[in-house]
Amino acid sequence: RLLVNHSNTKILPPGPPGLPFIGNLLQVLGAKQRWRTFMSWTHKYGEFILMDLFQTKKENADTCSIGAFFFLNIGGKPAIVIGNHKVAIDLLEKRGNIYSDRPTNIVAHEIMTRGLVYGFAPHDNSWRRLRRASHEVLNNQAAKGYHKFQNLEAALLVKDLLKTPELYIRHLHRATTSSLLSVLYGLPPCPDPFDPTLVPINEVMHTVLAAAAPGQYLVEYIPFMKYLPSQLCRWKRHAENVFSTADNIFITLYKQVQKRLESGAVIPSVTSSLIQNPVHKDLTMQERAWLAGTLYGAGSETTSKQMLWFILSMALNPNIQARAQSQIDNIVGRERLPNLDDFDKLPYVRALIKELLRWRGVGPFGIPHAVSENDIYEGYSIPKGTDIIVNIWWGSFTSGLNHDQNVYGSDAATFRPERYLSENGQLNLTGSQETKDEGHSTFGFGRRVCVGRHVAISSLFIQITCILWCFNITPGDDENGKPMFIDENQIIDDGLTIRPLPSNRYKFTPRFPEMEEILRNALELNGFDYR
Ligand code: HEM
Repeated sequence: RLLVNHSNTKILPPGPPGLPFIGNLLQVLGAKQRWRTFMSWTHKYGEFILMDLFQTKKENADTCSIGAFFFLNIGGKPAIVIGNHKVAIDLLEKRGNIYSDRPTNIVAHEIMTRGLVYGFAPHDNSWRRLRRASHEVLNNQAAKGYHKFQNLEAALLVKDLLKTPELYIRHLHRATTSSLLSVLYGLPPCPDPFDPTLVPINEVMHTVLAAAAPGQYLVEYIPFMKYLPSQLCRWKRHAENVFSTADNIFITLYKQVQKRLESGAVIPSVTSSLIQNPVHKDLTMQERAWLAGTLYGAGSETTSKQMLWFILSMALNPNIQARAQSQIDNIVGRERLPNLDDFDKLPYVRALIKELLRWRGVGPFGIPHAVSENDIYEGYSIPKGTDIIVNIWWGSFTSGLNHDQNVYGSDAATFRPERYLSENGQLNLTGSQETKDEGHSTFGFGRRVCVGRHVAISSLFIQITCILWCFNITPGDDENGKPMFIDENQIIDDGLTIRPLPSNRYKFTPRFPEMEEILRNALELNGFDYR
């Protein structure tokens, strides 16, 4: 059961049996739903480790909170999968100096983005410069500067949901991406989801994110394939075309901001700050343009898919929905739209957002890390270059950090925002010991933790609060006119991110008649024609 690395006689962690030479390659490439396969392996092989380390009996293994990681040999490329808070914190936080690398990613990093997306980059000086610059423009204080864009987009979102609720997926995606374009480039909202600015950038980003998931391309495991001429490889030609398209889009958007600034315009946005603030002077023009593009790519699909899980969670939990609405009614009332100044006064909504990110976080693995030096952990050898994949969530098993019963209790699989509230209704961080201040692991770990989380939380907060202020969300009707069955376990795997079934339908019923008038006034005040 244990694989032995003969070069230094250290024992590698156990894992699923594979074939000679190629190890688990076919299992990983062949897995229809990779994340499900990893999750079930975590459950199975995590137990073995617990038993090895602590001589626990199998029946006690699930209740033991230490252990839970296993080894994969993916065509000669080592990987470990972690399914436990202690191991994740021990390695990714406490040993962050060597566990903050990224796996080599030939298609997404080297060819599609030519090393310019620092989210895929190794833990080196170039990453440090770009990460520092991102922190400068996205930290908690800077994020407050973008609230007015986010407030306005949330108002446009509820207007769209009121007019054409059946297009809710399109509306959520449009609102999130358009608000990010405002934050990044100071652009006005794009009310049309098929706007020529939105469509190509979204297509490019979707392709890059899908390519970055573990097990997407054979070349990642047989690296010499990258030297094959493009004429012979469709995948390589495709990846090169993605780079040209992305480079063109990001540089054009960047230059547009530069031109407007030169003509004297004042544009509060990330790109303006990258151009004007002298702290960014060490970055080249292409690095700045791709930095803004990276933030768009990292923030758009994640936030909009998280909103899809929000809609599902409300349709399945009417009591929780009513409790959140009652707090919003008490604080906001029914004479104005909610805005981001209400954030501190709505602890129930904030707890609901934490629970949403915990219960159905959009990234079941986050983004894999890699270890940059040989290491030994709990007696097992972890060779330099090993990919580190964290099983952040899977509901049916006790493994998976966000559903760990040792941290969240026996109802870890249930959607219950109250777990983040104290008895007097104030925010109380369940699991904060294990997950630092967030109370869940959905924003990742250590030095690589999501740099856009403040912008993401404001965006989720204002969209969620406005939707709950305006509507009651219930399941839509099935073919027989009965409320349709919404299955929380039916999931579309898009690579690094997951979303609910697009066939789910919902009803968005306005909660009070004056709502439309208030919405109209708010939008007209901001210069929007309310139609
Ligand atoms: C619900 C929304 C979001 C979720 C769940 C999310 C989650 C994550 C996760 C799991 C990581 C990897 C952390 C790790 O490696 O341990 C990450 C990285 C990153 N995120 Fe987010 N994110 C979200 C929104 C955003 C937004 C809005 C932005 C930008 C405005 C953003 C920018 C980034 C960047 C640039 C990285 C790469 C950081 C690095 O490698 O150093 N994210 N995010």
